[in-house]
Amino acid sequence: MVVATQINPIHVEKNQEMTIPTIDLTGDESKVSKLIVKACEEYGFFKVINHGVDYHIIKTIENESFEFFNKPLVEKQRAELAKPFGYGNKNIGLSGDTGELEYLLLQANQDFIDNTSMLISNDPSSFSCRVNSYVKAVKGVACNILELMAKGIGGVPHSVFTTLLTEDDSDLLLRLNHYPCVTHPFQHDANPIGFGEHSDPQILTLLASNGVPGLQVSLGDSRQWLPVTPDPRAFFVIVGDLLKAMTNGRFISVRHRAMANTSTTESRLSMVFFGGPPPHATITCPPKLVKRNTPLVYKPFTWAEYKSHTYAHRLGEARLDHFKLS
Ligand SMILES: O=C(O)CCC(=O)C(=O)O
Ligand SMILES: [Fe+2]
Repeated sequence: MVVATQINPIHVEKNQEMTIPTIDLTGDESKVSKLIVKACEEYGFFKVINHGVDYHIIKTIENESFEFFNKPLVEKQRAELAKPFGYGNKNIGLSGDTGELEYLLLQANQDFIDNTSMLISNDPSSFSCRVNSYVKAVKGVACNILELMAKGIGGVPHSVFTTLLTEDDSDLLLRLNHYPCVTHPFQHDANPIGFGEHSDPQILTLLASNGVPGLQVSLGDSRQWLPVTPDPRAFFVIVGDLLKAMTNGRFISVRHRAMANTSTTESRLSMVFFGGPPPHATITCPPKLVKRNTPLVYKPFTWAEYKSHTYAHRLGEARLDHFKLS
């Protein structure tokens, strides 16, 4: 069943009330597949409910994250690893972007989590067990969505996107973002930024957050920023640049940002799973999806090439444009 799925046309008038598509994953499979494709084409962003991940698993990671971020700074800095991984504070990425947040960026594979958990937690075996269960669960949802997407598009194997996330060397990441309350220094700044405007470079992102608002998505031709109402039990799904390239530009890799947390009482936490392919996977649009009247938009590239390109550029740049065929 699909709940409150009021998907508007792409064109967004100023001040028009907009609704983020909400898709119930327990609904009729062929309808759900079509709605997912429609949401990806029109918004590149939607919310999934009844996704099968127990709220207890999400809440457990939230608690583990707060336990880490509540530690004194010197202890958190012990988890600074070779860039870009580990603990970071205000500096995002490698190109000078900054924001009002701190974060932990982890490779979402068991070895990495097991090996770094002693730098993060006072109870490393419980931390790695909990993070590994979360990653397994959220990866399952991502693969389910990618398979439904392929079914909804039609004409391609159902596994065309999913297999990219299920290889031994698939590049999966978990980013825990903590936005502390920062009301004081921003009395004169109406729009303090937590995490600046960007599109995610990978295939698909699944974002969970606690109940504190902050995420905004840029929708429609007018590029109006729409605040996303938090829903701690749901996942927000974000189409990444690679999926845009693999669908020949048919799907939108939505630009989004997080505002600094101006709540006076509660910290904001987001737990973000990024599904990326193996480094040497070639990213190109399957020939069946290249229509005669829409020639190939992007030249083929590997994920390793795209990743080093994104690291070398600012967050807000339209990084995929570099791979456009002219
Ligand atoms: O924290 C958020 O809501 C957004 C974070 C984000 O976009 C990211 O980590 O890529
Ligand atoms: Fe993002």
